[in-house]
Amino acid sequence: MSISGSQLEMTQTDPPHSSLVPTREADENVVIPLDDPSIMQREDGWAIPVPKAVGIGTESYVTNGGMAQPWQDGVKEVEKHVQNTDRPPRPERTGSLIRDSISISISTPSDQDTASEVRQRTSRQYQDGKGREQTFVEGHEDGDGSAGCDGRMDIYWENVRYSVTVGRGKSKKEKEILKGVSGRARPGEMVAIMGGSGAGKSTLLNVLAGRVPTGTPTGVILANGRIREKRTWKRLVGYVEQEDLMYENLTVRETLTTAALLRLPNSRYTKDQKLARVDEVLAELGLTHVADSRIGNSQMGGISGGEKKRVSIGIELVTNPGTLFLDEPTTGLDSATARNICDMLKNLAKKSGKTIIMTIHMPRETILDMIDRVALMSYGKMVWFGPAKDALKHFAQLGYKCPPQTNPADFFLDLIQVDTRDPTSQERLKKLLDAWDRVSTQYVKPIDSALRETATGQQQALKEKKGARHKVEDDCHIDRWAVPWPVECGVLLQRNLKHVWRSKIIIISTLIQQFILFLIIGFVFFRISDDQAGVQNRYGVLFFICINQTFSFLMPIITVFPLERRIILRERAAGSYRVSAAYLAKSLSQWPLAICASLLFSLPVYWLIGLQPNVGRWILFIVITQCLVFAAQSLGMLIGSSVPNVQMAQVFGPLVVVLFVIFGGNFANQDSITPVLRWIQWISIIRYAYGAYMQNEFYGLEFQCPGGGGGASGGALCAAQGEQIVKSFGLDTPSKAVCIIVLVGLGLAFQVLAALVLRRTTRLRIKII
Ligand SMILES: Nc1ncnc2c1ncn2[C@@H]1O[C@H](COP(=O)(O)OP(=O)(O)OP(=O)(O)O)[C@@H](O)[C@H]1O
Repeated sequence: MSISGSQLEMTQTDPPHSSLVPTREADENVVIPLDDPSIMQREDGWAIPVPKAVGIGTESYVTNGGMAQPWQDGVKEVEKHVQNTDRPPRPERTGSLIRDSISISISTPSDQDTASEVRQRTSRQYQDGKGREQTFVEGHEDGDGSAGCDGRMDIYWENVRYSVTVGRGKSKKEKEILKGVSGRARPGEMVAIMGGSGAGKSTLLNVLAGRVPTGTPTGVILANGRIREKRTWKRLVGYVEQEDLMYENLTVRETLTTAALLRLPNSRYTKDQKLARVDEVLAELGLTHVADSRIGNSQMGGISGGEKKRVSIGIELVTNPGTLFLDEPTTGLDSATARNICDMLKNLAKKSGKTIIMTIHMPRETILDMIDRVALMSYGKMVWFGPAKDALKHFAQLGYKCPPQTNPADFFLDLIQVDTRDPTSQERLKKLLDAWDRVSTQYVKPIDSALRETATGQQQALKEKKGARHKVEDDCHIDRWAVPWPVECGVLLQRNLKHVWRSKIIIISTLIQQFILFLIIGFVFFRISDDQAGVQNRYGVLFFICINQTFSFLMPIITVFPLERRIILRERAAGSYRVSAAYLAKSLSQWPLAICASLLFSLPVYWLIGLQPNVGRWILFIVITQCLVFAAQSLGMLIGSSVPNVQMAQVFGPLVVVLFVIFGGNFANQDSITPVLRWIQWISIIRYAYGAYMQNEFYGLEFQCPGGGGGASGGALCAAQGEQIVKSFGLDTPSKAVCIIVLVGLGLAFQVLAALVLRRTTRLRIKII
C-alpha cells in the first residue's frame, strides 16, 4: 500500500493549523478535524487514531506521521491521514538495503496493544514514501533503531533563552546570551545558523544539541513533539565538532569501524552488519577511494582536510541519527571543498530525511542556495528564520535591498552586524527585530499552548523524577550502552594497540633511547669495583636508574594523554562507551612497548655494570625495574588526566618527579626530613624502587676499606658491610618484598585515581530542556 508521489506533493505546505502538532512529516499530512470519530484518547493521555478494522484481520494501517498527540479538550485538529485499505506489502529487500515500496505507514493499535507495543510497532513500520532510499540492515525491521527510531526527527524550539553567570563577588551577574529564539528544523531540511562573531550561533547549536556544560537554558525544545531525556538524547543525535579529532594512525575504515562496533547496538546488529554499515557510510560520503588510507596529520601526511571532515561526519553517521548538528563544518576548508561538504550534507538530508542543523560562517552563494532555512542571529536574538530567498524579500520590503552582484550571505551579515558606536546601525537592528516580531509566526508557528504546557509538565516530572513521562526515546527502546563493557574494552584496546604499534617513530625512538642509556650507564659504571669507590658507584648508578626509568616512561604519556583525552571527551559525549573501558584500553595498550623498552635496558645493563653476579638478584632487579616502570606510567596517566593541556603537563610532570627524587632516599636522609614533608617519601615511587634496588644489591656484600676492615680509617668513615650502607641511607626498611608490593600498590592506586579523574574531566554535563 502506498501513497503516490503526487498525493504527497499536494500537501507539501504547512497545514493551516500545524501549531498543535510538531510531528515529523507534518508537511505530508492531511488535516482532519478532531471531532472525526477516528481520533481517540489513549490510556496514557495521548491522542491516537482509532483502530479501523479494515485490511487484513484486525490490523489496518494509518499514516499520521507516526505520532501520538497529547490529548486535550481544546484541540481542534490533528494531522493524520488514514489509509483504510489493504495491508502494506512487506518491504522488498535488496542486499542490505530496502527500497521503498510503501509510504509512511504505521499500524493502528488494537485494543489489546499496550502503549509500548503501539510505539514499537509505530517505529518499525515507518518507511519513506517518496521513492527515497532508506538504509536498513538486513534482518532488522527497525532499521538502525536510531533517532526517532526511523531516522527522522523534527526539532522545534520556542523562546529558548540561555544565560551564564559572569564575574565574581559583587560584580557577579547573569549574562543572557540567547534572548528568546524560536525555530523549527524538519526532517530532510538543512538549517544554517548564521550571524556575526559573538551573535550566539554556537550557543544556540549547543543548547539544541544539549551540549551546554554551564549556564541555564530555558524555553521549550521538542523532538518529534516530545521532550528529550538527558540519558539517551546523546545517542539519538550526531554532533560534529569543528575540530576533526581522530587517531592519525588509523585508516578511514578503521576509524568508522570502531565507531560502528561501539555505537551500533549488539542487540540489533551482528558484527557483519556493523561492517556492512561502515561500507554504506563510506559510499554515502564518497570515501570509498580513501577507505584504507591513514587519517594522518600535517607531519606524516594523510587524507585531505575535506576528507577528514567527511570522516568526522561519518563517525556520527554510522548510527544513522535523525539529526546531525555541525559546528562550522566548512571552516578551514577551501571554497570548493566547503561546497562539496555542503553538497554531501544536502544529499544526506534529502535522501535519508535527516535534519541537519549547523552553524556556518560566510557561506558562498552556491552554499546558501542549498540551505533550506537560515537562522540569522544578532546579539542573541533571531532576526530571521526561514528561506534565504524570503529573507531577501523581507529585508527589501524594509528598505534594505541586496545590491546586485553581492553574495546574499555577505549582505545579511553586514545588515545584522551592529557597531555599538554607531546609533544608525543600532536603529537598523531594532527595526529588523521589530519586523521579525511581526512576521515570525508566518515562518515559525508557535507551539500549541496545551502542548507547551504538557512539555513543561513533563520537564518538571523529569526533573523531579516522578510522574508519567513520555519521551521521544520511549519510542526508540534505546539502551544506555550499545555494547557490553568487555566488548567496549576489546574494541578500544584493539584501536589503541594499532595506534601505538603504528607510531613507528615513537617506538624506534623509545627503543633507541633505552639502548643509548644502557650504553652510557653500562660504560660509565663499567665493572664497578668492590672498594669504597664501588660503593659510591653502586648507590649512584642505582639511583640514576630509578630517575631515568621514571622519566623515560612518565613523560611520553603526560604529553600524549591530554590530546587523547579530547577524543575520549568527544566519544563520551556521544555516549559511545564507558570511561572505565577507555581507560583500561589506554592503560593496557602502552604496556607492551614499555615492557620491551625497559627490558632492552635492564637485562644487559646489570651485567655490564657488574652488579652482584647472581641470577636470582638479576631477576629481582628486572622485576623491580618493571614495577617502577608500571608505577611511573600510572603516575603519568594520573598527571595526564588531571591537567587540561600538554603545556601544563610538561610543567607538572617534572615537578612531581623532582619531588619524588628529593624524597627518594639518596639526596636527603629520610629520618632528617622535616615531619611536615616527610609523608612524601611514602608516596615516592623512587624511594621504594631505590630501597628495593639497594637491598637487592648491597645485602650480602662486603667492601674493602682503605687499610683493610671497616670503621674509621685514615680519618674517613668506611662502611664495609652492605647492610650498614643501606641502613646509613635509611633504606633498610621496609624490606625489598614490601617495597615491591608498595610500588605495585602505588601504581594501582595512581591508575584508579587517574581513571576517576578522567571520568570527571571527560564528563560532558548535558543540560536538556
Ligand atoms: N560560558 C560563557 N560565559 C560567558 N560568556 C559566554 C559563554 N559562552 C558564550 N559566551 C558569550 O556569548 C556570546 C555568544 O557566543 P557564541 O560562541 O555562541 O558566539 P558565536 O556566534 O558562535 O561566535 P563565533 O562565530 O565567534 O564563534 C559571546 O559574546 C561569548 O563571549
